[in-house]
Amino acid sequence: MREAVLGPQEAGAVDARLASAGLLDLAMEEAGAAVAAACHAFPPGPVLLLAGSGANGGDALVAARHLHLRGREVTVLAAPARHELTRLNRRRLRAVGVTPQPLSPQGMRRHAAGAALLVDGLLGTGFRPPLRPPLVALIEAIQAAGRPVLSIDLPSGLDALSAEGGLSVQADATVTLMGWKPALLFGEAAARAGQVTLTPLTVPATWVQQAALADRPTDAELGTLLPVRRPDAHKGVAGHVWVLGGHPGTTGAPALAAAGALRAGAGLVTVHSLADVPLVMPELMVRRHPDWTAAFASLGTRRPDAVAVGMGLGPQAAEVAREVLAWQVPTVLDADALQPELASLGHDACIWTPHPGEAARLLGVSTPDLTRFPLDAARSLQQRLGGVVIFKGGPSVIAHPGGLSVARGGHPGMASAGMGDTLSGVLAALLGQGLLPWAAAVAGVRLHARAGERAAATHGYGLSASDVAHELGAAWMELRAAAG
Ligand SMILES: NC(=O)C1=CN([C@@H]2O[C@H](COP(=O)(O)OP(=O)(O)OC[C@H]3O[C@@H](n4cnc5c(N)ncnc54)[C@H](O)[C@@H]3O)[C@@H](O)[C@H]2O)[C@@H](O)CC1
Repeated sequence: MREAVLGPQEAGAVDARLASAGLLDLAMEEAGAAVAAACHAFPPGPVLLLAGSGANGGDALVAARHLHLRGREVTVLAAPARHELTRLNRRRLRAVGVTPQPLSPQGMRRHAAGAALLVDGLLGTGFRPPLRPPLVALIEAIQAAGRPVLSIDLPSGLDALSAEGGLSVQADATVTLMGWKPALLFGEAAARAGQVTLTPLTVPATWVQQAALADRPTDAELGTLLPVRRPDAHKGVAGHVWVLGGHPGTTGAPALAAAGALRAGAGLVTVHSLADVPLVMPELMVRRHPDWTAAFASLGTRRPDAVAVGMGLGPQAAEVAREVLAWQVPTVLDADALQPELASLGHDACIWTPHPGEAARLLGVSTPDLTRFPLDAARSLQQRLGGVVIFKGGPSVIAHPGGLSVARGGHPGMASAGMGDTLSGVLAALLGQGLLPWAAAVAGVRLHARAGERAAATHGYGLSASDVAHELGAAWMELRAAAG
């Protein structure tokens, strides 16, 4: 199943004709049933459900009915219902013998004491910050109660689009509906959601398409993008990658990129540098040049299948990258090559790989402005730079002419020096093997992340970029296997 990252799809804004045909009612029923099922993963005991006035509250009312009908003790505190279906589900709840009580912080505190679990159905995707005072008091009361919390769709108080936490419910688990929300994936906001499970819902595909901001490809989808070689393949068909980088003092960076490229299947890898780059693998070819003018003169009109430029390149990075961009070959730009003056010189076969600090430099804005809304940041970068942009983070966002993709996986241990260099090598290797830039970017980021997960199983937070490079081959085979 294709997973989407959704914007604020308000329950009231979906296709009115289909909604009036009862499909929204069915969707709310499905949502509430999934929430009730998720309650059973918590220890037994009374459940206190908090229902807001919108459809998020409606989901909570449905969950309460399902729990009650299965014999679970429930108490429901509900705001006056503004949504038609929420009103309907209030009547259905009463019909089975549960009468919601008024929603207030005092009531919350009184009932929370005896509850084994709180279900947070106060605010979903219809929330628009800032929080109004009654909700502030309720969220503070939920936090103070110190009981396990299950949130519906996303923790109340989170802006679905933003990575910011702010004043919001800290959930132990969240059942999200139809698709992921950016808040569940990025930054402090994601840390508020606890364990997230996605309940897809049987809704018209148009509802998802209309709200989709990005996709979140699975390993099965990504594995199909990786090339399969014929049995008679030779190194010439696997691509020749050039790595242009390194400067006295920063020679490890191009070496790591080169190792990443070899381990991601490049047929030949040559490092061009002004410094003595360590021969981390004997399969590498390393050419040291006296200066870049001499380097380009000696290369003449020879061109590789793909280039990675910028890793540890130092003060002349912009000049070198400008020359490389003029070659019009598939190119990965990283680190020192991510200069604002190059922004207009890119072409369709470029992959730009900024982390937030580099992205802020490229766009001339502050880093927090970008990390608060990572999808917007990636889109702005792609509009500015063209080609494909990987806005690196946990998770990375890939912006390409066809849209946005949010990457999966990785490990916090990957927050260490040299990881980006290895990734650049992986990307160049995939470009050199003939993948289109968007495919190289989405598959390469996942390959790198999966290799990181594998390396973390042994090294934990002590994992190094070299460890990741070593796991690339095994990660590749896993992704191919996932594709079937
Ligand atoms: N789109 C769909 O197809 C489905 C949506 N569903 C649910 O519908 C939810 C969205 O429902 P709604 O659009 O009704 O919105 P919500 O239920 O998320 O929130 C709407 C309520 O929040 C209040 N509110 C908004 N901003 C506020 C602020 N700053 N301070 C205090 N209160 C504020 C509004 O007054 C309104 O009463 C989703 O999160 C999901 O839980 C599900 O029922 C399943 C199907």
